[in-house]
Amino acid sequence: KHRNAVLRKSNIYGGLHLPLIGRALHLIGSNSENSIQRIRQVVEEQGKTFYSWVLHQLVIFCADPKILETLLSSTVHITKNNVYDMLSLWLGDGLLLSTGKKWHTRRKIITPSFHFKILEEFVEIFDRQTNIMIEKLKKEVKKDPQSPVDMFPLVCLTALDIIAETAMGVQVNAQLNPDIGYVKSVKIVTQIISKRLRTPLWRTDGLFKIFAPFVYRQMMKNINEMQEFTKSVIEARRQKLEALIAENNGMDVKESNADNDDVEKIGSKKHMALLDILLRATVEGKPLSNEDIREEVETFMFEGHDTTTSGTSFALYLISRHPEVQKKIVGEISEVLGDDITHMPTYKELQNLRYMECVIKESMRLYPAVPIIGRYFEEDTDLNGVTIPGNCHFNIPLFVVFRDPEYFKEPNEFKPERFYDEKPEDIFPFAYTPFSAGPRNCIGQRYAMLEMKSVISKILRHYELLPLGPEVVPSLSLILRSTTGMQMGLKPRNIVTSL
Ligand code: HEM
Repeated sequence: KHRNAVLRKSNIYGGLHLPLIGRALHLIGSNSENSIQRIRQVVEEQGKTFYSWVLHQLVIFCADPKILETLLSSTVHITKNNVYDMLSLWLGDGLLLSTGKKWHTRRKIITPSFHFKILEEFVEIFDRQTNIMIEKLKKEVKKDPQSPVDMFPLVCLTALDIIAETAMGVQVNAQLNPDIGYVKSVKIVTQIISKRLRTPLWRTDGLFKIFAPFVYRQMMKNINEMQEFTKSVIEARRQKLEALIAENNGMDVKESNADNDDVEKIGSKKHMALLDILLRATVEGKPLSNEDIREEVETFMFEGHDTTTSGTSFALYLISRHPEVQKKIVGEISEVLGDDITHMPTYKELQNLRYMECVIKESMRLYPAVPIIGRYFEEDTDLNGVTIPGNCHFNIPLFVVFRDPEYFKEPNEFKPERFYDEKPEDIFPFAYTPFSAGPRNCIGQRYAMLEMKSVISKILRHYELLPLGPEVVPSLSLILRSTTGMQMGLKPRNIVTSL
């Protein structure tokens, strides 16, 4: 009653609701493809903020950048809503899901892992792993140069190899052995989570166990397998670190180093950045336990590969459909990286691919890798003059916000130039937040941009992308995908090498 009164007072509308069950029936027939269209349509009909009762749960959708400015800038409203609960069996209470003091402490510990000195080191890993993809592509294209290739699975395995090596320091060889245990488990679990999001009866762990006992057992088996693997990597690295400290007469390597730049030292420790930082961290004088570290490492494994896969493959798809954009990027690549294809780009050079950055930004505007973010409000809360009732699950459909005609001219057109400095189009910062914004923004955003630039530039140096195969059909999940894959043709370029 109270929540309905607040909604009325705030002029938030919800359309037709049935007694007791609310809009639960609307979920029938809604799937990951039509949900995008349905939510866009409701925004057109009822305004940028609307509510939905699903049984006893109040869900608000808000696509108003002015309200988002207040919410995302806040250091208080950082608790996630129940959609994220589906990840907790895998990710525990890691950085993505935690809240309050635990989140603050962990965020402080993990932030140095993304220092530019460390990112500089990762460039070699991005390049080496993408070379493996290029070798695989050569075989694929040779079979039939006219047939389209679905780039999604290839990019996904590359991204998985990259995140495993940069976060844990291990080579899981996903691209060469996609069927080995850990790699297969990551794939199965991400697919099941994606399906849970689309299946209302699988939402809570309790319902999931009852209505899909077999899938639940399959998920738990694969989560256990991943956890065993991650635990063994952490344990092995802890032992190595302890041995190293013992060798140094009880002093950590970073302490024994004359120069006091921790980051420099960690950065030079052979790509072990995240795990090393976590192993060395102490909270109130105590080191983090293996379980504390595990949940953070798993969080990176999830957030750090599915997202960049989506970002990279939608960008490749759009480039394949816009030859004039492709021509411009290839020109920039040649100017910044040179024409010798064996030259490995440096961190600085990747940063200087400015037009490519605009292409990636524009591609994430049309197809945001993280399409929805959510918060939970325990109490009535004022956001930019609108009161949101307490006990409410709040959702921000970024895929609606980023195409708002009030903020973007020709919102459905692919126009990378709108982000180009020389032709600035005044973009309100909270109308475009693919990495979220404020204190709870994406900690890996610079890493992500660097990786996407590295992978895309390498593919474009070897291949011209052609508009072949079906168009994308975006499907809504925790991470945006396409039900038709990311299809395109690949025509080998005339390559210059110094070898
Ligand atoms: C295209 C690539 C990426 C996109 C679009 C993206 C987007 C986002 C967004 C929107 C959030 C906020 C989520 C929320 O509020 O619920 C987020 C959080 C996060 N991202 Fe990313 N992300 C990307 C890549 C990465 C990578 C590569 C990593 C790690 C290497 C990463 C690690 C994280 C973590 C740990 C959080 C939680 C941060 C916190 O709550 O303090 N992300 N990301």
